[in-house]
This record gives sequence, C-alpha cells and structure tokens, in this order.
Amino acid sequence: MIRILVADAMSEEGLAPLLADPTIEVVQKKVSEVEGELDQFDALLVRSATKVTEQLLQKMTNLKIVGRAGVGVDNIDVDAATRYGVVVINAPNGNTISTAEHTFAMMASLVRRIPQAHISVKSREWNRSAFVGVELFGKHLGIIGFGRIGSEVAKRARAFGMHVHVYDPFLTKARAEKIGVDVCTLDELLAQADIITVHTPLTKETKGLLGPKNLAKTKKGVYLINCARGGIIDEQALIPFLENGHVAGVALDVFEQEPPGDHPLLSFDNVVVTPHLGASTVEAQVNVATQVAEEVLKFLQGKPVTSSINLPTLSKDVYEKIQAFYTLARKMGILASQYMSEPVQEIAITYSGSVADLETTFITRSLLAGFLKPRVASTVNEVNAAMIAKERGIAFSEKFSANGNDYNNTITLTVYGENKTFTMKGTHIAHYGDRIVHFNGFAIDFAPEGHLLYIQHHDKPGMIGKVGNILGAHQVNIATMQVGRQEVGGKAIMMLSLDKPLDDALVETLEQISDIDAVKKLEV
Ligand SMILES: NC(=O)c1ccc[n+]([C@@H]2O[C@H](COP(=O)([O-])OP(=O)(O)OC[C@H]3O[C@@H](n4cnc5c(N)ncnc54)[C@H](O)[C@@H]3O)[C@@H](O)[C@H]2O)c1
Ligand SMILES: O=C(O)[C@H](O)COP(=O)(O)O
Repeated sequence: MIRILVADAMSEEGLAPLLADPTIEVVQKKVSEVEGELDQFDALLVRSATKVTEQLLQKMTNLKIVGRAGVGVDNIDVDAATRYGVVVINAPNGNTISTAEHTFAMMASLVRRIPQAHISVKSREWNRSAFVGVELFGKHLGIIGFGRIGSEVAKRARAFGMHVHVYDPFLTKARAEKIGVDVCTLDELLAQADIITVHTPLTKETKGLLGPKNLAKTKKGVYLINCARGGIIDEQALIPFLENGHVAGVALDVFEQEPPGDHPLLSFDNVVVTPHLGASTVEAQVNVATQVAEEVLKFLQGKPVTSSINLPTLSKDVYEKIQAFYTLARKMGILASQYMSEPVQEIAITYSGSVADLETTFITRSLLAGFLKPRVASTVNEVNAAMIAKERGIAFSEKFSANGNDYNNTITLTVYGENKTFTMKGTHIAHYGDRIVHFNGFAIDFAPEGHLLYIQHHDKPGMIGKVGNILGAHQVNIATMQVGRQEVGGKAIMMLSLDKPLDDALVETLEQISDIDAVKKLEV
C-alpha cells in the first residue's frame, strides 16, 4: 500500500485521483501529528506552511517525492531532497490567475483606501472626504519580475489604461515585444513608476531588492505591492519611507516571517495586508491540488513527471522514446559496477545510432544510478546520481555518434578504474530486448538479466564441459550460455545465465580450474 501524507490543507476535489485509488492511503494530518510514522510515507504533499527541512527528510526514510501544491518551493530544502534522492515537484500554473487578480485587488484597495474606508463605515462613521483616492488610469506601473504572474498583471493593467514598465533581467526581447511592454532597467523603473509590484522568486539577488538604496530612487508618493515573497521588499527599510511620506502606501500579502506577529508595519494606516491569500481561491486550490495529485500519481506509477524542480522534465512522447534505453543503461551501470569492483575515476558514455538523437540526460542518470547503487549506502536514483558521482570524484561524460556500429543503436560504456579500464557495449532491439554485444574486449551477445556468471579462460577444448560438470554437481541449472573469444586458442569468455544465484564457495571452486583466469558473479 502506497502512503501519502498531505500535511497542509488542500482541496478534496483536487486530491480526488489519489483518494479514489484503492492502492493508496492518503493521510491528511500535520507532520507533528504523525511524528511516530514519518518513515512510512512514500509521498508528502504540502503548500507553503509545512517546512520540508533536511531534518524532516532524514526522518522520512521511505519518501520518494514531495509535491508542492503551488509555485514557491522556498519552504522545501530542495538541495537536501536532491541529496536524499527525493523528487520535488510543484504546480506552477494553477494559481497564476488568482495571484494576479489578488495583486489587482490589493492595488485597487491601496489607491482607493478601501480597507480603511470599510473599517470606518463599520465603525458607524460616514467620512467621505477622508478617503479620497487616485485613479489607476494613466498611471505608470512598474512590474519587477515578468514571469507567469507578472505578465498576467500587465494584461490587466493595460485594460485599466496604465503604462506598464517591466524589469526582468531574464526576459528575452522577443517575448517582451510580443507582449508589448516597455522593458527597462531597474533604475529606470524605480524612477518612472507610480506603483511598483514585485513578482520574482525570493533569491539571493531579490532578497531586499527594494531596500533603503532602491527605495530612495523611487518617486515621492509611490505605492508598493508585494504578493510574491516576504523579504523582496525589505520590511524594516520601509518604515522611515512610510514615516516621512515618501511611500504613499504599501500592500503586503506576504511577510518575511509568517505570521508576522506584532510587526511595526501593521501600525501604519496606509499599509494594507492580507494573510498570504494570493492563491486562496476555490479555483486555484482545485487547480494546484489536481496538478500535484496527478503528477504524484504518475510518478508513483513510474511515469515521467512534467513539473519537477530537481529532475530534467520529459514529455510523454520523449519518455516513450527513451524508456527502453533508460532500462538498458541502468542494467549496464549495474553490470559495470559489479565487474569493476575497485575505485573508479571516470565513466564515459557514447550514444551511437538512433539513441544519439534522443534526450540522453535521463539515460545517463539512469546508468550512473545503476553504477552507484552497489557502492553507496544511501538512496541513489536519477535525482541525485549526477550529484553523488561528483561528490565521489567520479567524472562522467557523454559523446554522440551517428554511426550505430552495425546496430540500429548502441550505448558504449567505458569505466576507468584505478588499475584497469572496462568497456561494454549494449543495444536495444525492438521486440527482442536488451543485449550486451561487447563485454570487456570480447564480442558476445547476452541478455543483461538475472543471475549471470562471467568466466574468462583460455580457449581450449573441454572448458565448457568442466564448468558445466561442477555446476551440475551442485544442482545449478544453466539457462543460457554465450561464448566469445578474441582468437582461436587465445583468451575467451563465457557468460552463463543461471536459474539461481551462485554460492561464493562455488565461485572459488571454479577459480581453481586450470586455464580459468577470472570468475565473477553478476546480478542484474
Ligand atoms: N501570494 C501568493 O499566494 C503567491 C501565489 C503564487 C505565487 N507566488 C509567488 O509569486 C512569485 C512569482 O511567481 P510566478 O509563478 O510568476 O513565477 P515565474 O517563475 O513565472 O516568474 C518569476 C520571474 O521573476 C524573474 N526574476 C528572477 N530573478 C529576478 C531578479 N533578480 N530581478 C527581476 N526579475 C527576476 C524571472 O525571470 C521570472 O520571469 C513567486 O515568488 C511565487 O512564489 C505567490
Ligand atoms: O507559492 C505559491 O504558490 C503561493 O505562495 C501560495 O502558497 P499557499 O499554497 O501556501 O497558499
């Protein structure tokens, strides 16, 4: 039974695909309520409230995926999740419109002083002259961060007859022209805007972006809005600008600390606040919960996910094309790791023929994961394989060749160890399966599956019989046997597929046979 912990409040309608699956148990509780059983969950679904820290990940030893029903993953230690091999996904589009609309609601509230007027009327006052606002029409709106939400805000601002100025260092000219906005520098935006709204993620670069220096560059009487992340506008820095009237008003949906407690900003009449409500609409919550539930379900069924933060994302179409090579590469990694039972410095992979045209990042990661699995104690998978290889000082490289070396496709793997170099070549043949067609310098043809026994020997009559007799005497049945040699009477190999794993004692017996140079058990 798959167990999923839903640790923050989420739409039941959105979770329906998980709730309806009889193979899945969904537990809707806070982390603190299931402390004793944290090691039993396969997936964790959160919004922004639950902090997915390294300590929590350490306790959730069976965790495979964290799903964030929303955009921002700043409450998740993604680096730690990557190290532990846990996939992190989010739902990037589901709450875009709601947050853009909330930004507009905040903007209107700010310039028309709606919250203040509301409180006044509720207090049985009727003071019309105290709440004179300003129009949005004709005003200059500065948008910092022009991604999904920023661009939806721009569309709405144009409908209100505003002039839109955008600062986003990662925005391409072509996209800006297509949307028809004035792209400017940060200084230009600060100097021109009557209202500034921020829509960036919280990063090292954006933390305190609107701090004392940049606030001083804004127009006197500017309005500021933050519906993105607390800290992009420096809360402490705002105070003197509000006190001296340089900033006419601020609307905050997000705070550096949530909840903000008894924050000095809350005492200002012209500071309008909401408790992180940007995504809090029925529609957005159904959208994000549905997106994340569907993605988690796909992932748990072994299908590709499309919105991963720490995995390369694959379309269904690409996934179907690479799936066979992904499996072949995994098996090749496992075989090579067992054969090269020594420290390894470098892994070189060459994709030849049809596989060279595919998206190989996943295939390479699969091979690395197969190689590293027997060597590391922790979970290793496509998420963390490249990182673990680097940590262990194992370099890896990919090369591509149009020529499939007599096959439609081949993956050639060369492993450079401290004392020896090992090469293997595999191919995937449609309707036939995976084959290893070159192993350790010998042309051969075997399926990389099950209990394999590799024997290197001298090419002499009677060798196969000797091996067969010993195995037979110990009730070990040989399912298949492939042989390869470099030249008549020279070095040769046998690759046997057995019906059961071999005892180490029997391996030692086989090693004693004269003219046998090496015996290796290989398990795939
Ligand atoms: N209040 C809420 O409830 C709520 C809801 C959804 C999203 N959010 C937050 O809103 C923000 C925007 O979300 P989105 O979905 O539009 O993200 P997005 O990734 O689509 O857009 C972010 C934009 O910021 C730009 N950017 C990055 N660094 C920048 C910098 N230093 N200066 C200027 N621009 C920079 C990027 O190029 C990108 O275009 C995020 O912080 C997200 O967490 C808040
Ligand atoms: O990043 C987001 O998606 C928003 O901040 C929404 O957060 P929430 O899911 O906690 O409302």
